[in-house]
Amino acid sequence: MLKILIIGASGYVGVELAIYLSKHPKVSNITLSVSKNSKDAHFTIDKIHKKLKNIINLKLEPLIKPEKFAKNVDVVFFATDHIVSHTLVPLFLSYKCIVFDLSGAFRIKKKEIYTQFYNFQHQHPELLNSAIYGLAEFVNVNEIKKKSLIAIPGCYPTAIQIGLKPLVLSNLLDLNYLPVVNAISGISGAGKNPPFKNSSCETGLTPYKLFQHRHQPEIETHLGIPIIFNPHLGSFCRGIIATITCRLKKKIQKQKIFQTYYNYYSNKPLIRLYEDNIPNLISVIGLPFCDLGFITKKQYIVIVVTEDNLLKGAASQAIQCFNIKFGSIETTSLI
Ligand SMILES: NC(=O)C1=CN([C@@H]2O[C@H](COP(=O)(O)OP(=O)(O)OC[C@H]3O[C@@H](n4cnc5c(N)ncnc54)[C@H](OP(=O)(O)O)[C@@H]3O)[C@@H](O)[C@H]2O)C=CC1
Ligand SMILES: CC(=O)N[C@@H](CCC(=O)OP(=O)(O)O)C(=O)O
Repeated sequence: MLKILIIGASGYVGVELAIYLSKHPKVSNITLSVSKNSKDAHFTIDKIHKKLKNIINLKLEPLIKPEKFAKNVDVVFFATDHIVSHTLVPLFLSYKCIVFDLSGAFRIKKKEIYTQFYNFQHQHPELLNSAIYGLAEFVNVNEIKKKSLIAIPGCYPTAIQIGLKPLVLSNLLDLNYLPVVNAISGISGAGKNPPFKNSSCETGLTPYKLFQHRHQPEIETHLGIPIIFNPHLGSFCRGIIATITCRLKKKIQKQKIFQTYYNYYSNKPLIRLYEDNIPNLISVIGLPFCDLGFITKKQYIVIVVTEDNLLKGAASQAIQCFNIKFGSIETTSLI
């Protein structure tokens, strides 16, 4: 049985982790923490998030001396800003904790990317090297079992890679034409305190960070090909829908595409593949799935992928990786 610490438990992602872990059969104890000066410290989590009423009433503890927490837990989930992870992950690893980091702090091996896209100098290249990237459907099961630091992919990179990876690995795309990804995220993607311009009144539907989004290098690194990534913010709370347009190699038929996806995903319980249809966003909200459909015309394919950014885009994927690492059935506590 495992003792768990969630750092950032009062945030959008932290709450979802707490819900899943509170019903997990391998978990004996959960500690929830927030920053040392948090206004939410010492309150029970159900006072902050009313949906947890009569479900979880654990206290939110201020992370004053992280070493004290580290001594008493086996597994830590970081659901905080990447700067917090960058500072504290090494300490928890030094206490032999297994760390699942949901921030972007350890997802890419090249430290220069952090200077360019995250605006800070990465100080732990050895951890960038030793971390494993937890895109659950593609992670090497034997490798993840050996690793102490699991970097959970970003929300957009999860949806986009689920849509593209089988086609890239099977060499079905004509890469003289870069895949163009238009993706729309709900506002919860920006955390519980979004800047004013991202509030639902101000947003409507707007593209942002074109050619500059930090998920661009993450996607290209792990997918292995360049893409055009156009992120948009929509004035709804949860969910990501990615519409991906690509050119196929000559003579690739629709049936071949379906068979390719089927080969990769038919034994992956959290990917729901549509045969003659495309998914919609509402059907995945509150659920741990990533839904995938496509349509072809001549040499073009349009792929549509949907997920809940807080679940398959964050918390449920972290639990999926936790299940794989600790030898549970992949969907334990998720469905
Ligand atoms: N939202 C999303 O869709 C996704 C988010 N992620 C990543 O997951 C992480 C969490 O995101 P999200 O839940 O949206 O963020 P939120 O802003 O909603 O929550 C952040 C949490 O961290 C706490 N916190 C802040 N500073 C510290 C600190 N120094 N020590 C301990 N706790 C701290 C906050 O509480 P307090 O400030 O009161 O201390 C809060 O509980 C981020 O790295 C994000 O990039 C990844 C994929 C998707
Ligand atoms: C809508 C919105 O603002 N989304 C965030 C991405 C979500 C996220 O948390 O990304 P990381 O896990 O990589 O930090 C953004 O575009 O920056």
